[in-house]
Amino acid sequence: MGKICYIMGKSSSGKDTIFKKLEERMPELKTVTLYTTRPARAGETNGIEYYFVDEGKLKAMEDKGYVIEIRAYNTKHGVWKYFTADDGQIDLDRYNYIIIGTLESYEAMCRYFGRERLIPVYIEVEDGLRLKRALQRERRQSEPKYSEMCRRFLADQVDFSDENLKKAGIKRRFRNHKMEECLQDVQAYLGKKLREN
Ligand SMILES: Nc1ncnc2c1ncn2[C@@H]1O[C@H](COP(=O)(O)OP(=O)(O)OP(=O)(O)O)[C@@H](O)[C@H]1O
Repeated sequence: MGKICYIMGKSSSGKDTIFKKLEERMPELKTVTLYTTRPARAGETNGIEYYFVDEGKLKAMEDKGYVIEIRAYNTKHGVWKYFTADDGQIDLDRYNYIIIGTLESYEAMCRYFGRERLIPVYIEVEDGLRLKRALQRERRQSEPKYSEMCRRFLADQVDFSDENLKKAGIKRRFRNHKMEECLQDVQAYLGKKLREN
């Protein structure tokens, strides 16, 4: 049976960067395209960044029991939902996967597929350094959104509290102070866990 390597971490912990490098270094891991009800931005293609659907299509998928996990965000443009669906993309009889998500979505995946099918990878950076990286990243944007950056920083302190990590059974943490060291640790860990099959 295949497994799902699930990458998590607070905002600006480097999970996107690590996810992309792991995709390159471990091409045997398949990825999964999420669904969203937010409109596609210029340059985005249906089925590449996301599957773009409306509320009606989401409701139909929910009614059929296809929605594995869903998160809703209140934005200036209304409520946008992001979800993972059991639409045939995930075939654990044949493949291993790599997915990036939140702690809540990780737990929903555990409930749906069974905890033994998930390999959690929690990426961590000391808060001061993480805030510095978040600020540097935001400064490079054409329209920096500093208040949104601060909101996410504070929200993540709660979402990924020690208590919540413990409840989710996450013991192992990967420190991303030096990218290459972190990547090698994660890759070695995943290799070992995937061989345990
Ligand atoms: N080890 C590292 N050393 C220096 N900079 C890093 C390191 N890891 C990540 N960064 C930088 O930190 C910033 C945040 O990284 P990234 O966007 O991958 O984080 P994230 O966890 O996906 O954040 P978010 O959830 O907010 O999108 C980026 O500008 C990235 O280039």
